[in-house]
Amino acid sequence: MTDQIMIEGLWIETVIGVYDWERELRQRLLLDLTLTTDIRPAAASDDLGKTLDYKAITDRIIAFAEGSSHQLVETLAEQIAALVQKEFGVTRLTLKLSKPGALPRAQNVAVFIERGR
Ligand SMILES: Nc1nc2c(c(=O)[nH]1)N=C([C@H](O)[C@@H](O)CO)CN2
Repeated sequence: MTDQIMIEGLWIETVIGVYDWERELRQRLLLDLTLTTDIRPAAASDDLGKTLDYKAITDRIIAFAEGSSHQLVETLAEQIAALVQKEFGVTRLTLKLSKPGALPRAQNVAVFIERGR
């Protein structure tokens, strides 16, 4: 199966970081998510109930991530991936979580993970 639904550049504002000053503010993260799924049943029926609802998934990720308070981007990335797999029945996904403000001399830092079969 090679069909994918993508959510790109989703911004999240949350407490994230290892340093004391980072625990006292919210920083912007950017999320890119690729969900492998068969889109044919939805395409044939024009029925949202037969596909992954990217709005529902996005709302859930925002609620979870903006209520979280982790030190490492690795931890948040892994937890978002697990949540999407468990709650939305996604078997395979890739996830890139960027922290653009992390390094003064770099445009971006990110973790990229691939989960599932
Ligand atoms: N592999 C990681 N390295 C670092 C992280 C991280 O989440 N994963 N975080 C920090 C700090 O919080 C940094 O973002 C502050 O600029 C340092 N290294």
